[in-house]
Amino acid sequence: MAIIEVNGVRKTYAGRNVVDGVTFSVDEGEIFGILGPNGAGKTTTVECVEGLRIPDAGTVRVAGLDPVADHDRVTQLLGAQLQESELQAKLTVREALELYRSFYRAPADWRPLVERLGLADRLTTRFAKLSGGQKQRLFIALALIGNPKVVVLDELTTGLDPRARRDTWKLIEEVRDGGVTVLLVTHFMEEAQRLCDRIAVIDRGRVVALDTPAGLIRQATGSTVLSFVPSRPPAAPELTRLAALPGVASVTPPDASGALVLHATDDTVTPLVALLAELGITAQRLRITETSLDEAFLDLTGQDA
Ligand SMILES: Nc1ncnc2c1ncn2[C@@H]1O[C@H](COP(=O)(O)OP(=O)(O)OP(=O)(O)O)[C@@H](O)[C@H]1O
Repeated sequence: MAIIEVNGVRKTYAGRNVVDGVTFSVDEGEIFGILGPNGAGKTTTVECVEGLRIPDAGTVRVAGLDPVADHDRVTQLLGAQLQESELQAKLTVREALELYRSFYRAPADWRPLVERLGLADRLTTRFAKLSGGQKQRLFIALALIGNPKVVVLDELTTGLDPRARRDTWKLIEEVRDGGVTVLLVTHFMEEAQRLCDRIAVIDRGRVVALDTPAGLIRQATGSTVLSFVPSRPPAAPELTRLAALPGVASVTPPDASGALVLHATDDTVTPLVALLAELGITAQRLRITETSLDEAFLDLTGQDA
């Protein structure tokens, strides 16, 4: 069942549609990713979900409620970790938890929360003295303290070292396993691939693809990478025949290592083997790999994340 429904949402600034007809829905219990390059409209979209921005067109529903008209009720069931969050430098962890707790009618007990988030020995530490990873964990605690059904995490692991990032991912999975739906904004491919059940790729304000991580990879053209060292360099007409094989998106002639690379599909393998046999070329060190989500993203948006 969908707990978040975003339908045809548009947001216009200075005559430019920064969010341009975005539609997606998030099922209860999912980790749903919003992935896109800088300035694609990700934050604007999730802030419409949170009721912090009012869409110029389209509708948003969270558990059937309008985040603007029913702002108070939505606030009670949606926890948000905002991008570039800051707290007062002198506030201690305990004070921050107590303060945020006071915003909710049925808040969580923060003690098990800080245990789970590894902050139990930091209760008297002031915000300014926390490490980057501890600040992020505190923000997750603050996003969860209202016992939300949905939590929105925007660029959660930006600025964290790889270990802290991995710890944070584990935490997010635990949050989901505890029954909370997670809407995650990210531009880290690995994060999206590892965590998300489904991903909406947003580019220039539009959803350009929406699928599971594996589905996005399959959607990208040339999602299977075939590489081999030919027993002799193929002549130009032979390269043309390789490029004409079913499913081939591109052919890169042998590089310094002698490997020829085809971006193709699984269906290319059999005709490739047949063509090589016909041409009297043997393929040494044949490797068949799947393209990464990174490459799929480039293919879907035409740019880096
Ligand atoms: N209040 C505003 N007034 C004018 N333009 C805005 C406003 N908020 C956002 N924008 C513009 O809308 C576009 C989308 O911004 P948004 O923050 O939603 O993108 P994003 O995908 O979250 O990017 P990033 O990954 O860099 O955070 C940007 O070009 C931004 O400059």
